[in-house]
Amino acid sequence: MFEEFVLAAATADPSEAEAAVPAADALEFRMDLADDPLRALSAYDGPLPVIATDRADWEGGEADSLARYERLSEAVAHDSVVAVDVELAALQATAPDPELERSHANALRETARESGVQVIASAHDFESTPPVDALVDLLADAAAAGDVGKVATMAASPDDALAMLRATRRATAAGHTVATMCMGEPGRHTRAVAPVYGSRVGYAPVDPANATAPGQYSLSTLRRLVDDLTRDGSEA
Ligand SMILES: O=C1C[C@@](O)(C(=O)O)C[C@@H](O)[C@@H]1O
Repeated sequence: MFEEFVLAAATADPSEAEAAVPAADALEFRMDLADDPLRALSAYDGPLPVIATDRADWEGGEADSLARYERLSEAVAHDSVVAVDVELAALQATAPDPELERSHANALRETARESGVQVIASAHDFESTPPVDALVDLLADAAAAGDVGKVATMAASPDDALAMLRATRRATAAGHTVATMCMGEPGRHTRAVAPVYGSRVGYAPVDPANATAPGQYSLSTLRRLVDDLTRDGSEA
């Protein structure tokens, strides 16, 4: 699914999917923000393929880290689910409770692959943006751990945004499939520009009142910006 850019509409309520059409290519279901996520997934027969995310509390989400693995392995069995987000720190055992976390996360990756579900290995830094070489290494690690390696960092300055764009270009040129974006105001434009340099996934909330990260554009704005910036020049 990630051969081309995918715009994922983020929501805690999959029944909102109709509102994301036609701007979105996929729905990111933030299971950690939903009351009864498995029930919502069973009831879902919407028009968009689903990326299942159940973000751990130690990575900016609301899910109890170990409890979510059972939910996620049920989620990947749903026909509508085409990808699952797994934190790189869990796969690599740098998360809290490292050994348990690693065995669960690696088992989930296996289960996903057996079901033909792609894995987005993700890393978030809510404080800062590392230097470009460190970002390139992180992207390479994440891309090796999943089918897509995703890195989102907080930008405090335009230099941070440039580091992310440069790292995106370098990782893509090295053959990695990556998704990149900066959080926060100085990095906001990277959400629209990183796809020009190879980022394959962007996120925007279905409902602008329910952003899932700082600095997200509205869905229609991100769609327009990415389409305008990545359109073939011959199309005028
Ligand atoms: O990891 C990401 C990226 C994100 O944090 C963002 O910055 O847009 C939004 C999250 O919903 C998603 O899971």
